[in-house]
Amino acid sequence: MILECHGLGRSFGGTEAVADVSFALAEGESLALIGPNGAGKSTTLGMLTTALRPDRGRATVAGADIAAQAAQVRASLGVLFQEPALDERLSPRQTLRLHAAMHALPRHARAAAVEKALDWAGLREQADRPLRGFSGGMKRRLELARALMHGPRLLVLDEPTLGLDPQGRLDLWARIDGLRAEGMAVLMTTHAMAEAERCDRIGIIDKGRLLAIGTRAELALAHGGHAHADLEQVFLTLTGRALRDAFAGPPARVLRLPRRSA
Ligand SMILES: Nc1ncnc2c1ncn2[C@@H]1O[C@H](COP(=O)(O)OP(=O)(O)OP(=O)(O)O)[C@@H](O)[C@H]1O
Repeated sequence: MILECHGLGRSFGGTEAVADVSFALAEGESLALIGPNGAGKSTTLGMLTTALRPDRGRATVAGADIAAQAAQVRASLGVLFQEPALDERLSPRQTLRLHAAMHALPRHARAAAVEKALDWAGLREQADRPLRGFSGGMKRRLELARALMHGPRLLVLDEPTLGLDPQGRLDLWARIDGLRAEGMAVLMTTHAMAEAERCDRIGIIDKGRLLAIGTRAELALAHGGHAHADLEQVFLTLTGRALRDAFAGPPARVLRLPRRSA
C-alpha cells in the first residue's frame, strides 16, 4: 500500500473537522474524495501531506509515518493545494529551481530537472517571465510540473481543476491520466462527479466521516439500487440535500468589540 490511514481525526476548537477516517490506497491506484462543503476533505489531505498534525489516529505514506517521519513522507508526495501556492514575483524557471533546491535534488541534476519540468509544463517560452499575469491553467501546469520534480509516488490533489476553463481542465486531466498510466497513485478531492468517476475508487465523506468507499459501480449498487445509478444521486442519498452554509471561515471568527459610547 502506498497510503494507509487508521482512525484519523482533527478538531479546530470545538469543530470536529475530521472524526474518524480510515482507508488505504494501493500503488498506482486513484481515489477521489467527494463530500459537501466543510465535510473534512481538505483537512484529511492536510494531515496526510504533513501540513496539519492529526489529533487522533495514524497514517503512513510509502511506509513512513506522517507524524514521526514527515520529511520522508514529503519526499514521496507530490502535492497540489486548493489555492495556488506560487510566488507571483518569480518566473517558472526560478520557481522550479527553488523547488529543486528545497527538495535537495543533487546539484548536478538540478538544471536538467528544471528544463525537463519547463518542457513538461509547456512553459519554455515564458520560462523567465514573472508569474503575475499567467492564466490559471498555466499556473496549474507549473504547479503540477513542480510537484513531480522530486519523483513522488503519490500525487495528492485538492480540487485540482477548480477555476480552470474547459480547455485547462481537459489538459490537466490528460496529464493526470498520463501519470496514472505510468503507475502514479493519485488521491484527490473534487466537487465534480464526472471527475470523481474517472478515478478507480470514490470515497464519500461528510461531517468528518467516510460514509462509503468503493468503485463507482459498487457505490451505485449499494446506495443507488443498481450498478448504473447516478453518482450524484448516491451522493445526495448519503449526505442529504441540506445546504452547508454555516460560516466557518475568518468572518465568523472576527471578534466583535462592544461599541464605545461617545
Ligand atoms: N484552520 C481552521 N480553523 C478552524 N476551522 C477549520 C480550519 N480548517 C477547517 N476548518 C473547519 O473544519 C471543517 C472541515 O473543513 P475542510 O476544509 O476540511 O472541508 P472540505 O470538505 O475540504 O470543504 P470544501 O469542499 O468547502 O473545501 C469545516 O467546518 C471547516 O470550517
